Amino acid sequence: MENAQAITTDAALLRPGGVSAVSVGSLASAIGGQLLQLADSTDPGGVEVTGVSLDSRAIRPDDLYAALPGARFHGASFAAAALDAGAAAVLTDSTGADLLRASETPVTVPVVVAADARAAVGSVAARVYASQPADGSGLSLFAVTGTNGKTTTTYFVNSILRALGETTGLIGTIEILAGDQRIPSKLTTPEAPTVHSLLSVMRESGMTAASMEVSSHAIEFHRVDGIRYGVAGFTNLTQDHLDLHGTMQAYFDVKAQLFTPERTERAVVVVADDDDAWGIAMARHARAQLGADNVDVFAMRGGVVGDRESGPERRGADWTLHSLTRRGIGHAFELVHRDGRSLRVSTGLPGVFNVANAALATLMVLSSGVALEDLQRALDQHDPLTTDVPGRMQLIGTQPTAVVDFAHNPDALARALAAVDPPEGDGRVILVFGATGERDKTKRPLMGEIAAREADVVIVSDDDPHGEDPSTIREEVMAGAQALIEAGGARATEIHQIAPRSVAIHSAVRMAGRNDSVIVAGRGHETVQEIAGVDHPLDDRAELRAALDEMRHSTQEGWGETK
Ligand SMILES: CC(=O)N[C@H]1[C@@H](OP(=O)(O)OP(=O)(O)OC[C@H]2O[C@@H](n3ccc(=O)[nH]c3=O)[C@H](O)[C@@H]2O)O[C@H](CO)[C@@H](O)[C@@H]1O[C@H](C)C(=O)N[C@@H](C)C(=O)N[C@H](CCC(=O)O)C(=O)O
Ligand SMILES: Nc1ncnc2c1ncn2[C@@H]1O[C@H](COP(=O)(O)OP(=O)(O)OP(=O)(O)O)[C@@H](O)[C@H]1O
Repeated sequence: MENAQAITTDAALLRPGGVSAVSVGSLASAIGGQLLQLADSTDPGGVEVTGVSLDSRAIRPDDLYAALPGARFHGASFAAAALDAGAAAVLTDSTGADLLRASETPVTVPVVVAADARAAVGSVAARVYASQPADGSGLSLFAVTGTNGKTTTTYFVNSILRALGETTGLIGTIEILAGDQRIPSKLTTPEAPTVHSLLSVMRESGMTAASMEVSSHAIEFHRVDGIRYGVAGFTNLTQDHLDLHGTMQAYFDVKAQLFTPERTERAVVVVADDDDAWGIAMARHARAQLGADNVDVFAMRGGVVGDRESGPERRGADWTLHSLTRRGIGHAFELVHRDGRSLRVSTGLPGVFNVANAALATLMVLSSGVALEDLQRALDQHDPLTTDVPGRMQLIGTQPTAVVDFAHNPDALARALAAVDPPEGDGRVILVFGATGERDKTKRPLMGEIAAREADVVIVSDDDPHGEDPSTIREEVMAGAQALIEAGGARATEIHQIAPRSVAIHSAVRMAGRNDSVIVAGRGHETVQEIAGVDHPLDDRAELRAALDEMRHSTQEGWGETK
């Protein structure tokens, strides 16, 4: 996105300028915490802070250091480093307080002890950074959650808002745009102190609206506590992150917390079809929590969200999809409300799932209070839903169609493969993908099975193996593919195991004919591959482009045309 330059590479270091100091005493009473002074001092409650961080390495002078329990360490073990860096106070839990008492370095600053310190950080950061002032001068805030489609939908919302003349910020998996800063992301949703400080930086720099992705990790780990969104959107729920949540119901329950009055004023929920149990459940939940008039339910097909006769909270879909047609590699369509209002929309991104993402973004902006006529004019004049989303169904070349996509779970992979399938008899689908190490292992055979069912040529390669043996991961993916072949349900006629990934990409291109589609899935915009703790440079888009260039030079005219 234009006009933004990176000055820092760490969003946690970006702070608003005009912060008013807040006393530790007022913070302690706001969160019902106990104020301790472990070493001598006269007025611990009167000590003031001007920032918050839960990482000792990002502490600035006069920050409050939130020393939280983690999976590996207790943050209290880093209190001495935080104090060295200038922390003026510490927020922790009772375990942390014990660690501080036992610490060799005396803790000379006030300590606030909260029963659940992580849950207190959001509201503390909201107060310190005044991220959503009570006078309503804050940003118009949009949140997108769901298993797949968050990044794409936030880019779409951002693009529509810009077409409407808003100055916008963005927080998500790929990058953070705040003021004149463009910062590569480390997490889909940053930690609470960073989120609140970013919102204030955006407001200070004159931004009027921001869209952000909210992952289930973010809700579970209280990263968006203390924020109330104007509009929250739900894309879908399919298998992912079961390593964290355990069951799909638990995963749903975490996402559902976003659709409550504490966290959002209004909501838009996508329901794929009448069998989309999670979408229907989220629509009902949002209507029950926020009131049916504050929720727009969009049904891609069908529209049985509830029984129309049994009261407004259980009525059918509010918006339905009409006149869906292909437009280039994307689609044009109409969104029609029960009351007859309608919007003409089109997107240049391939895949029917991008119709859902485009519809969700459009309805989220409408739900924020923009007049329908103004929205229609912006859609018609600026074509905002044809924006590039880095590594999301990104078209790298034509003849063969060459696409890089971020699909890294079963549902996304199936949909991405369907989106690049050439018309019957016209060409083959050649897939390069792998599975991530140290994450939800149950996905591996499932993704292998989907690959063998939906692609003609399957090349199993590496994703980010992290600390796992890459060949073991590949074998687990291959096992799913082989099982389907043995069961007789496979479309694939060739299955290869090729590593490293760059070689797999070049091999895929060499196998392709002019009318085939090559899709490299799973890593999207990523530019490094982590193997055993070492980051190796690897950009699927650059590799695919290079492979196409190589083939173009050695074959006939028109082959390997890149975008
Ligand atoms: C599972 C998870 O989310 N873990 C997060 C958690 O780590 P942790 O509990 O293991 O922390 P720890 O390493 O034990 O350290 C404990 C505390 O000491 C602090 N510390 C640690 C070292 C030090 O020198 N100084 C210091 O202050 C840490 O900041 C932390 O607060 O707290 C850390 C600090 O806030 C996060 O960076 C870390 O996210 C890790 C990096 C992560 O990869 N998270 C992923 C799984 C995640 O959140 N993903 C979702 C999206 C998923 C998706 O949709 O695909 C996301 O929103 O990005
Ligand atoms: N609405 C959708 N339904 C199913 N699959 C989708 C949808 N939108 C995108 N996808 C697929 O999921 C991949 C990831 O898309 P996107 O980055 O927009 O989602 P995300 O929710 O931000 O994912 P992540 O949290 O993993 O970053 C895409 O590359 C595409 O293959």
